[in-house]
Amino acid sequence: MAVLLPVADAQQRLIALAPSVDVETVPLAQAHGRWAATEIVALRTQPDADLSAMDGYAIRFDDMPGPWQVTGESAAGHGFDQAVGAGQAVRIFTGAPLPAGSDTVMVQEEARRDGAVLHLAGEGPRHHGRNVRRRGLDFAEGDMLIAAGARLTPQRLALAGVAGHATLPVRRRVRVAYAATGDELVEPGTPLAPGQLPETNRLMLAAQLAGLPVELIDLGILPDRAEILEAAFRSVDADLLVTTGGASVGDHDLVRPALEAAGATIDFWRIALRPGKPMMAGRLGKAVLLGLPGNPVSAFVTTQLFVRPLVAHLSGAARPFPEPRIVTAGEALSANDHRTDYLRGTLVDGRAFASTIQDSSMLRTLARADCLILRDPHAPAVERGAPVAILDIA
Ligand SMILES: Nc1nc2c(c(=O)[nH]1)N[C@H]1C(S)=C(S)[C@@H](COP(=O)(O)OP(=O)(O)OC[C@H]3O[C@@H](n4cnc5c(N)ncnc54)[C@H](O)[C@@H]3O)O[C@H]1N2
Ligand code: MOO
Repeated sequence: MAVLLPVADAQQRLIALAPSVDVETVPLAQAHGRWAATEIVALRTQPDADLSAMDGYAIRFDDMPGPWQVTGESAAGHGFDQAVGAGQAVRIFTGAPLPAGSDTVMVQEEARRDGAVLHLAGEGPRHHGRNVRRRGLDFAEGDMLIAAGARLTPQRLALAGVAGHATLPVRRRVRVAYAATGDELVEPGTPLAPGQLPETNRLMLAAQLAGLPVELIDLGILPDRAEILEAAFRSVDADLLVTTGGASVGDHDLVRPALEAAGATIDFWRIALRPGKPMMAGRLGKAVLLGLPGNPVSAFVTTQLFVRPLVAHLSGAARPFPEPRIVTAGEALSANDHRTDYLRGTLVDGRAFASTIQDSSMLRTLARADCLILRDPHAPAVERGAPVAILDIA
């Protein structure tokens, strides 16, 4: 038997096949879900002045416990341009700049107002600077805020915006062409002749890539005909070509020879992985190609482990691979063989249970699963209650 490539080696070889795609600059809202192409540095200081954190009165702490004479008002966007002198206070609101001379904010719940005179009506601020957000509390101009290769989450977009950016440099969308192969396959809902089967890998793949910065090019269902496959592969204009089916060693498994006839070079084929062993990877012109196995569960798992990370890598992600987390085995698991196993499992109160039948054709089992339980090559048996690594898929 040919030596199977370990999963981690396959992942590293895959991302070595191509660098990230070109950089473009897009408005903040369009950068969501993409990865920062460069470090994002603050263009301004936030806050750019000492601001009140509460609604109340700006005072000089040394004037405690009052009383004070209220001389004006400072609101967000409308500061007060006179200094606060001894015994004076300024009505102030959350987010408003502290008037010159003041250093502390007394919350209004602890104050009593009698016309222009203000009295302490509680404990009052406990220390100098209480309820004041100092200039630069969040960040200072020039600070590095978002690392290159970090995902642009909603919160990072907001940070970039408050830091003065209206646009961000990101990688352009990755063009992913994809096809299913197999004579037995027809679109879901089509009346089935004997031997036919609804094709479900394309819609599952497209849904697994939703949320990633991709442009999808659907090449449809291709028959098990060498010349048709070759012609379809020759005309691919994409960053990534994903096929499913025909990846194994049967007489009708024509994907590899058709890819090669179309000019592809295969970098690796067959991984020490279950499900997903017959996956192949290489290059076809300027595209990276990934030939996934046809079994739906194998196609799903290899998309999680390879296709999505490759898209993330091409999009500039610094950490493109899914990171397992540790939970408790809800039941004993037997020792593993030489292939990394991704068992379809369910999580109940933080405990993982593997489905009884782990057949890579079974979509009902996959659909019930909310995690993949990771079993390393030659991992020893695991007792109930022992730690196990999982990947979330829900
Ligand atoms: N002698 C060997 N046979 C097989 C091996 C092996 O090493 N030696 N590997 C097995 C493994 S593991 C897998 S996984 C499968 C993968 O084979 P293929 O990639 O060639 O897949 P197909 O034969 O085309 O299809 C397998 C199965 O899945 C159904 N299928 C295919 N595409 C779709 C689709 N788009 N939607 C729904 N269902 C699909 C297809 O009808 C088959 O039932 O090979 C083993 N064999
Ligand atoms: O490795 Mo295959 O993907 O088990 O069915």
